[in-house]
Amino acid sequence: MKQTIGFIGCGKMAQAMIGGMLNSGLVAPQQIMASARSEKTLEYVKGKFNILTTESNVSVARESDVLFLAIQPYGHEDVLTEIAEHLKANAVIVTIAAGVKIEKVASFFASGVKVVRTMPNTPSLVGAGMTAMSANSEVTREELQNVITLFKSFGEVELLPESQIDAIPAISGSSPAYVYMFIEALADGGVRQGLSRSQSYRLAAQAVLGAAKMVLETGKHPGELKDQVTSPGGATIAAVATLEEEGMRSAVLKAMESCTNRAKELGGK
Ligand SMILES: NC(=O)C1=CN([C@@H]2O[C@H](COP(=O)(O)OP(=O)(O)OC[C@H]3O[C@@H](n4cnc5c(N)ncnc54)[C@H](O)[C@@H]3O)[C@@H](O)[C@H]2O)C=CC1
Ligand SMILES: O=C(O)[C@@H]1CCC=N1
Repeated sequence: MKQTIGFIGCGKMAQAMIGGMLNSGLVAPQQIMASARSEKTLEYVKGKFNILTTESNVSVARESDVLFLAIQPYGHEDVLTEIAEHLKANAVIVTIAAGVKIEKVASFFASGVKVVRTMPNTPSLVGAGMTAMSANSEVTREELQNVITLFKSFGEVELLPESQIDAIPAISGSSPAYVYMFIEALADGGVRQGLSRSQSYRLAAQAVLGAAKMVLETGKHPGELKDQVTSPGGATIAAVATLEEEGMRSAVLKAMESCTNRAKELGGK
């Protein structure tokens, strides 16, 4: 793949994607160029990934065939204004920001600008990412396929109508955070019973990984898989009953609603 992949913003999510892309071998470090506001970040990513770095967003925009905007939602206006006149011909802009609409990104450019709106997640770093995406009609089939190939180098991709992208932070963009909380809570429970901290994290994380693989690979309903664990009158059903009494499912649903509302708010108008 002989193209330049640019990142404006090189924080946690950009680093996860860069790490995932490089680990897959699909792109070489010399093909990736990144800018960020802090010199410290640029030094860190240069040291870690051996990619090209610059303090100039405009240089990244001028060189990139695929240009990732990996900045906070509220940073888009400034950055888009800054780079509006400096996009490489036929570049595809990829935004990863919660709530930021394709129309908003496109409004800073002359007509014909190519925009893909995505919502990735940090497990991209270890090749287990989940990204939902939607493209505007200016992006050709080949260009979209190219963007999909980049994202598939570090995980799975789901193409969706843009109207559904606001729902994605709650289910896969932000949800790793709730799963880490769950793993932490499981590990605390293990420590409470006398297991070591490190054993507890390993046992809890492997159980979560295994349960997720069961859902994906057996194709069975999660309820059926749960039923296979709950022996009549056994220990699991005691735990399940307590989680139901404590409102686990409704807490998750409420948390997801808050997440979606906040994501919409972050995008602004
Ligand atoms: N962290 C996550 O799990 C996910 C984050 N996202 C989205 O990714 C975007 C970035 O989030 P994080 O990486 O978590 O944030 P972060 O705070 O770690 O990184 C933001 C980066 O943008 C840079 N930046 C800010 N303003 C800039 C400017 N004017 N010019 C150049 N660089 C600038 C900062 O220097 C920093 O490197 C957000 O829009 C967020 O919605 C999407 C999915 C998951
Ligand atoms: O917390 C956030 O706003 C971003 C969006 C998805 C994950 N992190």
